[in-house]
Amino acid sequence: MNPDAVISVDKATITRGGTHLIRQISWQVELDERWVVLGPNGAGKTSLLNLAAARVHPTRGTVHVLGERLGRVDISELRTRIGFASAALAGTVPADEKVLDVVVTASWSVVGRFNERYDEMDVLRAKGLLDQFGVASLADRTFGTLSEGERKRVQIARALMTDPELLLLDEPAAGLDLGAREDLVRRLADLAEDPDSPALVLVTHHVEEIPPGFGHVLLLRDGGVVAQGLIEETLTSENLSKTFDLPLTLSQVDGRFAARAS
Ligand SMILES: Nc1ncnc2c1ncn2[C@@H]1O[C@H](COP(=O)(O)OP(=O)(O)OP(=O)(O)O)[C@@H](O)[C@H]1O
Repeated sequence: MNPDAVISVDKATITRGGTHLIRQISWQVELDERWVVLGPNGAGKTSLLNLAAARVHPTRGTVHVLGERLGRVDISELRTRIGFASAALAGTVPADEKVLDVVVTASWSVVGRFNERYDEMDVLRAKGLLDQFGVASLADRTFGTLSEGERKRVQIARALMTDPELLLLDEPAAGLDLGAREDLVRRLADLAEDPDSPALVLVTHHVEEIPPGFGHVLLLRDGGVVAQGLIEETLTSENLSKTFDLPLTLSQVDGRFAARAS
């Protein structure tokens, strides 16, 4: 394993109350890589992402994130280098928080604006990120009034605010209607294609949500790895069938995937 990789997980197991959330996982993410973590409900995807986000420690095994070994580093400092967007985090945003503030407060690693004073540069950056995700016109609305799709985009803008070296997205398209999903997939594809983007890891249940430009996949089932590697070699009908424990046929058109029962 290369501890200087963006994420380096070596035989990591997380155990809670006698249950293995993930077991013996080894996984490495390099600087210029875009990964999809795919698996059914309860496979351990969020648990693995929480390790990569330095939010939990492994029960066994070792984890390095951005060259720092979990357990031997100031976690709060490390977290400022990681962008993380998840439904659980969105739930901590006060409903009356102004959208622009939801994004700009990321530079202070806080949610909820109190008396912080923001640099004009931070405000401009936040506005630019809202624009990149097509929600600049919502900057003065309160977070609680946004639709699910709008919230997802604002969360990603927030996660990018600190110019992170690693961006983790936990089910960014969950709960979106078809139009909102397609819009988000296109924006994430643009992000994936930008060489200045951080290393990206996206968790999903659905192959339809994989944006073009994501080159690697980790397939998880029951807390263990079914297969991992380059998406064109690893994301096959056979591996997908093993992952979801039913016969599936995978198809690919113009860089997008679809799956159905065989
Ligand atoms: N604190 C805990 N104690 C016991 N079991 C837990 C705990 N947290 C999670 N689990 C279990 O560990 C397994 C993996 O959970 P995890 O949330 O990582 O899966 P997931 O792949 O993200 O699932 P989903 O797609 O449903 O979000 C699940 O079976 C879950 O019930």
